Order: sequence, then C-alpha cells, then structure tokens
Amino acid sequence: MRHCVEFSGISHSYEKDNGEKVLALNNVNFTIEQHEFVAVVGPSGCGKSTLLRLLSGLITPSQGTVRIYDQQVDGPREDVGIVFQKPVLLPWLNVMDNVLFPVKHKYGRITQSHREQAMALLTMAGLEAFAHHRPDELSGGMQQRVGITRALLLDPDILIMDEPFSALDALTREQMGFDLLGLWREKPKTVLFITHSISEAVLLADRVLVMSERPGTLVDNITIELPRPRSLDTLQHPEFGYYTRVLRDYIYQTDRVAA
Ligand SMILES: Nc1ncnc2c1ncn2[C@@H]1O[C@H](COP(=O)(O)OP(=O)(O)OP(=O)(O)O)[C@@H](O)[C@H]1O
Repeated sequence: MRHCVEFSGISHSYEKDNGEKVLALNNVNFTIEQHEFVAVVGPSGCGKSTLLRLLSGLITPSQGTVRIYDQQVDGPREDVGIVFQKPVLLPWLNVMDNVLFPVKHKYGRITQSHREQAMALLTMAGLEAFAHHRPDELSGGMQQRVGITRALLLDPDILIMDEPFSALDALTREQMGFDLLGLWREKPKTVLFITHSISEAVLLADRVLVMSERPGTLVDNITIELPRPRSLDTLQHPEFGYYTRVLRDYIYQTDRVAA
C-alpha cells in the first residue's frame, strides 16, 4: 500500500560540541495516510521536533528511511509546509507581503493570482481587514494565523506543525484548533501536528502517536474515534475523557485508567 508518509527503522543521534552522541530517536516506525491528521505527544526531549526535522528534510536520519509517497526524503520538498511555534514574520513587511514571501522566494515574482489566493486564505483565517497591517499591530493569535496562511499559500500536500498554538492563551488556542480543522476540511492535507497538550491532540487528530522518553520510540498509536466535525461539544463527549486519560497515563507513566 502506498502511504503518504513512512518512517521505517528511524534512529537519529545528534553530536554535541564535545563529540558525545545523543540518541534522540530509536527505531521509530509509523505510516500516515493521505489527508490523515496525526498528532504526536510525548515527554519533553523525546524527539518530537526531530521527527519534524526528518520529515521536512532539514536533517537526514542516522539510520532508516523517511519516505513521502514512496520517495526517500533527502532534503526540503515543495509539497511540505511547516508552521513553527512562533510565526517568524518579517516585521518590516505587512501581513499580505509576509504571506506572499515564500512565493516571491520560489518564483521570483508575485502574480495577481497569488495575491487573490493569499487574500482568499486571509479571509478564511478572518484576517482580510489586516492584510495591510504590520505584524506588530496584530495579537499573538492573529500573527500565528498569518504563519499558517503563509504555509498554506503554496498549497502543500503535507503540513507539519510544531506546537503551533503553544504560545497562545487557552481560549485563543482552542479557537485556533477549530479554525485549523475548518481549513483542513476545506483544503484536505496530511497533517503531522506536534503538541504538548493531550486534550489538543485528542480534539484535533484522527490518530495520536505516543512517544516514550528519550531515546524516543513509539509506545502507542491511538485512533481517535470521535465524530467530526469536532467542536466545543466534543469536549463533553464521554470518549473524549477516555482518550485523554489513556494518553495522560502514558505520559506520566502511571497505571492505565479504565474507560
Ligand atoms: N542539535 C542538537 N545537538 C545535540 N542534541 C540535540 C540537538 N537537537 C536536539 N537534541 C537533543 O535530542 C533530544 C530530542 O530533541 P527534540 O528537540 O527532538 O525533542 P522534543 O521532544 O521536541 O523536545 P521538547 O518537547 O522539549 O520541545 C533532546 O534530548 C535534545 O536535547
């Protein structure tokens, strides 16, 4: 079967300045199907960001192979978009020009069609009135929406998100999660979403990959069978509590709690 993403036998070590090796990932194996929304949770330092760097082609694994549609990943790819924890916007450019920046970098020029697509995405993100504002005139949540819009403009098939909402307050964070699901419904993508928040993982994902402490390996792979579309009502669903308890027990290494 042709998977969208495939990690097979992935181990990765970093070398410290003193030459000492740090084994970050140890024999990680998983696949992601096209348009699946997969979250990754695990204790701090277990290698979540390393997974992201490997899939985005920023680093190559010490052992094993990362594939996208059967092709080995050996560098950054155009069909992969990344959203970081902080949006890293250029302060001297307005919102529209920040969103268009990767297009300009890729094609050397910006067409009217790019501008129209950017405006359509900004409208979907509720930012149409801010297209000509500078980033510092926007709240943290709005800036992160700009970062997401920028990642979506080149219409990547795969979207990697590294704790994209962790710098936001709880209410904005919840709203951004639902907004992301709305965008994902309109323009389906394969999503790898890294988070420290168990409830966020359960609320958003089709499946949650659970990692052990470093050296990170997969300890479980939990399919979240909560109905879609997800909303605030999902938080009240009895199974929501079950999934969050199971995941919390893994993370805190306590005994499993029965449903
Ligand atoms: N460039 C590097 N050089 C040396 N060690 C590194 C490097 N990058 C990461 N590490 C180590 O590899 C391990 C995994 O790091 P990684 O950033 O992938 O973890 P993480 O799960 O994303 O962490 P967190 O949840 O705290 O963001 C950590 O122990 C980290 O200290």
